Amino acid sequence: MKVAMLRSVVRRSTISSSAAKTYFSSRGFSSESVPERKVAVLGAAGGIGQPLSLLMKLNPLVSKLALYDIAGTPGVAADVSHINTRSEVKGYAGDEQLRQALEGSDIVIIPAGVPRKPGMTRDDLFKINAGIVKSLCEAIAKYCPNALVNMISNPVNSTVPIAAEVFKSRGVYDERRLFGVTTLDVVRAKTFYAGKANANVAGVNVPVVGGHAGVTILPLFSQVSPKANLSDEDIKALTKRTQDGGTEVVEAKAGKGSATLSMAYAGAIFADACLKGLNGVPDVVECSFVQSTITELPFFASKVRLGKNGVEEVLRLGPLSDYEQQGLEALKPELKSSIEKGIAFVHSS
Ligand SMILES: NC(=O)C1=CN([C@@H]2O[C@H](COP(=O)(O)OP(=O)(O)OC[C@H]3O[C@@H](n4cnc5c(N)ncnc54)[C@H](O)[C@@H]3O)[C@@H](O)[C@H]2O)C=CC1
Ligand SMILES: O=C([O-])CC(=O)C(=O)O
Repeated sequence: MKVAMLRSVVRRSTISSSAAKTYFSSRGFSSESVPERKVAVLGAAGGIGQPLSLLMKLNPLVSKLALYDIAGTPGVAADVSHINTRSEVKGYAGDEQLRQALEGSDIVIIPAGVPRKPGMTRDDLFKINAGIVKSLCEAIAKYCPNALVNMISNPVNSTVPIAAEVFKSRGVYDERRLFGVTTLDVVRAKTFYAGKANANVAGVNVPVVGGHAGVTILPLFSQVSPKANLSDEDIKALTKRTQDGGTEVVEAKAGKGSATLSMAYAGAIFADACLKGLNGVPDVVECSFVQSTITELPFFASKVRLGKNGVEEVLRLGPLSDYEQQGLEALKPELKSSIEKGIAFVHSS
């Protein structure tokens, strides 16, 4: 579904607003009711931000695209704005323009913050990124408290709880509207599985649950479709490669950052799913790190059904293999402490 979607995004990239209307009418929207949707990208001049801005510009569900960063966004916005697709693009730079960037946003995507270098864990980014995310979420609480927030900045296992605490402290928290973006884990699990199973990757589906760091990333290959006959050893190797996917890219980039292009793709897939949910498209399901009661942990990544208010339903894990059950128990202490670290940060700063 994802590869098909990107193909269709790319195909749609050449369409004009009249073609956008055809697109909408073929999906049940009358041309009069094409929903206006504003998307803001915070960190839009960065390694993820730039290609993500491009992909959001290609999405016909977006009518306004606000590109915000501490600097550099006028150039990115001028560049992207020349693409002949539906959305109107504006760039915003610096604290004083954050309000304008956010006001009226339906979705705020946050890839702001520093990336890893070789030898670092995602948690090593906490010191810098926790403060960045906190201040951006304070602005969201003020200027667009009803927006869906797609949190990309690492460590996601802590930045999502930080956002929740900020929103609670401002009296605007709605757990249905806050998402940690874990789509890249799903993208990787599909790619790696299809490679090993010699399957057509376009048809592969596999949920990835837990969190977004090391062992907290738990792909559920026992639930993959279509099912291939892989050995236990193969499944273990695929699980490890999915868990270490981010590190594989960090090491290959050798000091020049972490995944940006595959992350932009994953972020665009997830934002598109949120837009479809907001627009009332039925049965939109993606994995995401959200407030959850499906385990004893207060936040957990699993499949969620998206709708007009954000999360409509957090889906249960379903049957797990013994190996996955062990992985689930093993990830809980680390995920719990990352969540607690995020919560404590907001109360101590
Ligand atoms: N959730 C996921 O699966 C993934 C998350 N990431 C994370 O995404 C984040 C961004 O990564 P890259 O784009 O590669 O980094 P980058 O350094 O290339 O870009 C980050 C951008 O954020 C901007 N920024 C910093 N403080 C800001 C603020 N207060 N307001 C607005 N913008 C601000 C910077 O100016 C820069 O343009 C990192 O924390 C990285 O670990 C990366 C890959 C996957
Ligand atoms: O590994 C990193 O630091 C960036 C990331 O989250 C990923 O690529 O999954």
